[in-house]
Amino acid sequence: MLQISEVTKSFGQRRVLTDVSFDVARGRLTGFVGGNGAGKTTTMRIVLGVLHADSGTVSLDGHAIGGEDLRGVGYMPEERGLYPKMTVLDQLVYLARLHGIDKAGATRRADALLDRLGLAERRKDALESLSLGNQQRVQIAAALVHDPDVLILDEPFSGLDPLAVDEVVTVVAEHAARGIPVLFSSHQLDVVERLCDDVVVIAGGAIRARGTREELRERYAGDRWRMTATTDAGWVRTVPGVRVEELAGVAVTFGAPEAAAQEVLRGAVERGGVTAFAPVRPTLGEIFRDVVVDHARSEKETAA
Ligand SMILES: Nc1ncnc2c1ncn2[C@@H]1O[C@H](COP(=O)(O)OP(=O)(O)OP(=O)(O)O)[C@@H](O)[C@H]1O
Repeated sequence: MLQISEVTKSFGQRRVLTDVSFDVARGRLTGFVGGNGAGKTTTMRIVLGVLHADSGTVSLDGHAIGGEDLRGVGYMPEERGLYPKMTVLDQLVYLARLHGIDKAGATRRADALLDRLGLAERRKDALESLSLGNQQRVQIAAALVHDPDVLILDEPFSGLDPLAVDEVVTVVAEHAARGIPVLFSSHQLDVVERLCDDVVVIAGGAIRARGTREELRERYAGDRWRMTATTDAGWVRTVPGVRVEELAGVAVTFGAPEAAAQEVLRGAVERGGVTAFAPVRPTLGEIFRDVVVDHARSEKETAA
């Protein structure tokens, strides 16, 4: 397991990370979500040893992450850094060889990845002749080509069309399934929601929420319910403690403490029946807005 513990970092007078702590478990995909400037890239660079934390630690399986571990990390940086004039294949082989893989092994791995990522026919083309989306796939192949022990991807899906996202996700998920920790940042909350096992939300340099995708959805569910009755549900408005959010004939979405929600359920059964009744579970996008908007509001209040 990769463990980030109480990491704090300032640039000059400016504190950009405060007591950042979270785990990236082996065999699982952890999505790192936050707005622009929240601190994702800085955190990733500290994990990679490119930047030093002012305090706090990063450990892998219980020991401080160091030289040999870092050589085994596959990293896709935010500012993509491949050689535009080199061919796709040569580039990947070169990177694999930097990690000590022999030429035949490097070529085999590079070819297999290009095949998986739909780039087999472009292997002899210069990187700069590829579309931006295809260049992005090559960047992902570059992070994977040495068979990494840890995978850290900064915005790997930006610029990819939905089909390409699915292809890349499949390849990344296969690497996670081999038992390596995978951390990736993304602004695409729908992708994170679909893909991640675990989610970490950062805002203003501090972790605002973390847990499995399901835990977060439970935790932020609030007291909201959705019911579809068999008769008009207008009467729900009159039940004490109930705040109707949306009413459309037999379907109603409302906020209420559990006891009042049970009262609604009983009332509907007495009036003819119910075809569906369930708590409303928020999407990751809704949770993110809650967490980040709360943070922005409290910042404003502190400043006032
Ligand atoms: N080398 C640096 N010197 C000074 N400030 C920096 C430096 N690197 C990052 N920052 C600041 O630290 C804060 C966090 O930046 P970071 O790049 O980690 O955010 P991010 O979450 O990755 O954002 P984005 O999604 O926009 O890439 C920002 O306010 C940024 O301006």
